[in-house]
This record gives sequence, structure tokens and C-alpha cells, in this order.
Amino acid sequence: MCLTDAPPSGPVSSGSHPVQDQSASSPYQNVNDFISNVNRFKIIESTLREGEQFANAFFDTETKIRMQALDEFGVDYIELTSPVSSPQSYEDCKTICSLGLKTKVLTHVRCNMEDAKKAVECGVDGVDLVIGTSSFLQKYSHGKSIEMIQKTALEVIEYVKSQGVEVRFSSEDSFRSDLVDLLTLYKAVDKAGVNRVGVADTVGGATPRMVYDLIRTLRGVVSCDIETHFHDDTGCAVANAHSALEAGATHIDTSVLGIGERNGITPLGALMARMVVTAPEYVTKKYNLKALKEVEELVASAVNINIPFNNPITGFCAFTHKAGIHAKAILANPSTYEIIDPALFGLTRYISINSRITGWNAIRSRCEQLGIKMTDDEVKEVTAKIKQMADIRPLAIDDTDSILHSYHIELQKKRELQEQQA
Ligand SMILES: CC(=O)SCCNC(=O)CCNC(=O)[C@H](O)C(C)(C)COP(=O)(O)OP(=O)(O)OC[C@H]1O[C@@H](n2cnc3c(N)ncnc32)[C@H](O)[C@@H]1OP(=O)(O)O
Ligand SMILES: O=C(O)CCC(=O)C(=O)O
Ligand SMILES: [Zn+2]
Repeated sequence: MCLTDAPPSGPVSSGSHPVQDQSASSPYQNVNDFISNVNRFKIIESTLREGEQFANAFFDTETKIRMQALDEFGVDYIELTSPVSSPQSYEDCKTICSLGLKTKVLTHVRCNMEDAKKAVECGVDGVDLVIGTSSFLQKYSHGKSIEMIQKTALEVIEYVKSQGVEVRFSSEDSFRSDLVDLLTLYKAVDKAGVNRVGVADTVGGATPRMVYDLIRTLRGVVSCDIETHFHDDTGCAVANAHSALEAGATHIDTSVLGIGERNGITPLGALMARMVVTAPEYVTKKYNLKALKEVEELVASAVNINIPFNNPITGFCAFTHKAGIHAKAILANPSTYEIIDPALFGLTRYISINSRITGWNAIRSRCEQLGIKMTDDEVKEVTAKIKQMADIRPLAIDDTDSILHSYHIELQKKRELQEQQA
């Protein structure tokens, strides 16, 4: 194993990383084993719909086409902005539909006949219908009663199905909607033959427990697939997605880097990080994880943001280890302080040695990397010198290496002198 503080182009570590084995199964089965979809979920990638609702987003046609990288990544669906939004949105929807992607193309429209007709006209594989069901949205967004919503929904669903196109019905603001209204509506649209119903935490206020309860209840009411959509206003979007899958949801909405309305939704990368730990076999087979960084860089550049430093997987320090205690153990076995093997994503780990919290084991490894031979006591002595310097100011790898080289030269001089005197 190598050790480095160097940038990504420098030497890299290659320690093996046994991912936790989740496959050992108990002979006793539990109802949760049948309900949970953590190892068979699908992704509806909504960067080109929810993501376009991000404050900075402007996706020109060329950028939308480049987002076929998501197809190569292996998402099951991509969702596009409503074609009624603008003439260019309509044209772009048609353009993306004509690319012949493996992933199915959806567009997201209000639950009314005019919008649904425009969506079908574009040649999409599926139409995602949405309408608010909470009292807030009934009163202040569209003014429709639950009865009116159901009547319109059934007409629109019938039309979309008659066109041989997939259809999903979603209740916006599901978690603040009346449970009886919600279940009645979902039951009716399920009976009408929707492919999926959608549950949305539109304001991001739900907790994993609330999500589990609602999805588990819904799972007993409808037989179609269940899509879920989680906003991240209270930081629960990934946990809520996991909880939804445990409760029997089949599809999770994501966007690259989580971009969306306000602070966005479940990020694709963070969901991958979560799920590769929960269901390593499924995730590594199904998704081209090594393409994640490139997709994130593409989106970050398109919407003019940086990848956050603490982003799961691709944040610049996501696989950087610094404290001496951690570094020693990581060098012995990366699983000690890493739940995810960076190699799964085509990435490498780094061990930062330029600080007062480093330890002699990490420094010894750096010496080996530099081809500097020292006894353990000598490594301990030079580690103390590094710490002394790091107490005064921040160090870069070049500073640490200089301390190591100077100390080593002095050692060599001392040895030569001792040999001459002997
Ligand atoms: C939580 C979410 O993210 S849901 C998805 C949000 N996506 C979008 O808004 C797509 C982008 N939006 C747009 O381009 C525009 O808002 C359009 C084209 C949809 C509508 O534009 P406008 O006609 O100018 O209306 P405006 O945006 O001001 O208001 C929304 C209208 O849709 C109606 N509406 C809202 N939700 C629904 C619904 N689910 N079904 C039917 N009508 C709805 C509102 O009552 C309002 O109608 P009004 O014209 O009678 O007031
Ligand atoms: O259609 C959906 O399920 C979700 C719509 C949406 O973006 C939201 O409610 O936040
Ligand atoms: Zn949303």
C-alpha cells in the first residue's frame, strides 16, 4: 500500500477492501425480507426536471443531450421538464426521446388533459402526473377538491394508457395530506391501472419513521409500483429514501448532486453511497459506479457550482484519513475506517501526514514510499520534528518531505562519521 498527500495525479493506495458481507442470511425469514426492496430498487433520475428547478440551473439542448451519461451510468429512467413549460422544453423533450437511450424517458406534467396530451406528443415512454393533495396546495395552488382531483386523474390516466405510454400518478405534498384522502386516491388510480403511484415529501419535513409508516401502509393498499421523492430541507433525503425502500417502495427519485427546488432532493451519488453499503452486490452489478464522478462534474460545471467538500464519494476529502490512530489502522486494513471501498468508484484513498495529529506509523509508510530507510526510533524522532513544525504553521506535503529528507541526510552523515571513527 502506498501513502500519499499528493493530489489525485500522485501515487495512489491500492489496499484491498473487503466490503461488508451482507449476503449471509438467517434460516428464519421475516416479513421485512419480502417487503424490503433495498436490493432491487430502481432510480428515476430527475436532474433534467427537478434539477432544472435548482436556482442556478439552465440546461441548453446540448447539455441535456450530454446528460445521456446517466444512461451509461445505468439509471432506469430520466425525467424531463414539462413540455408545456416553454417551446424549447417541448423541443428538447422530443430531442431526448429521439436519442434511442436504454433508459426510459419520462416527462413530468400537471394532472390535466392538455399537459398530458403535450407529453404524449413528445414521444416519451412515460408520463408522470402530479397534483397537490395537501390542504395547503388544494387551497393555494390549484383549488381542486379531492373528488375533482380523482375524477380528472382517472380521465387523464385512461388517456395516457390508451396511447400505450406508461403513467404514474403522484400526490404532491403527500406527507401533509389527509391519510384517508391519500389512500382513497391511490387505490382508485391503482385500480385504473397506473404503473406507479408517487409519494412526495415536497417540503422535506418527513422523518425516516414517517416515511416507513406511510409507505408500509400504502404497500398494503396498492399493487402497482411505488415511487418516492424526498426533498432535503431537513437533511433526511437519503435516509428517507432508504427507509422507503425498506418499507416496500420500488423507485427513488434522484438528481445529480441533489440539485432541485430550494436545497434539492436525494442526491444520486449519496444514494449510491448508501445503497452500495446496504446492497453491494445489486448496486455494483447494476450501476456503473466508476462513471459517477464524471456525471457529477458535468452537472457541477453546467450549473456553475463546486462539488461540496464533504460530498459522499466524490467530495475532495471523502477518502482522506488524517488522525494518526486512523492512519495506522487504515494502513493495516482499509476496512477499519472506511465503509466504502473507493476503488468501487474508480477512486483512491489518501493519508494526510502534514499535521500535528499524524503518527509515526503514517510517517513510516511515507518514508517507505519515498525509499527512505530508518529505524522505528528514528521515524519516531522525525515524527516529533514534523509535529513541532506543524504546531507553528500548516504544512504541505513538500514541507513534510523536506523534513524527512533533511533528517535522513543528517542521519546518513552521522552514520558515515561513526563508520569513519570505528
Ligand atoms: C413540487 C414540484 O416541483 S411540482 C413540479 C413543478 N414544475 C413546474 O412548475 C414546471 C414548470 N412550470 C411552468 O413552466 C409553469 O408554471 C407552467 C407552464 C406549468 C404553468 O404556467 P402558468 O400557466 O403561467 O401558471 P403559473 O405557473 O403561474 O401557476 C400554476 C398554474 O397551474 C395550476 N396547477 C398547479 N398544479 C396543478 C396540477 N397539479 N394540476 C393542474 N393544475 C395545476 C395552478 O392552479 C395555476 O393555474 P392558474 O393559471 O389557474 O393560476
Ligand atoms: O411528482 C412527484 O412525485 C414529485 C413532485 C415534486 O417535485 C415534489 O413534490 O417535490
Ligand atoms: Zn421535488
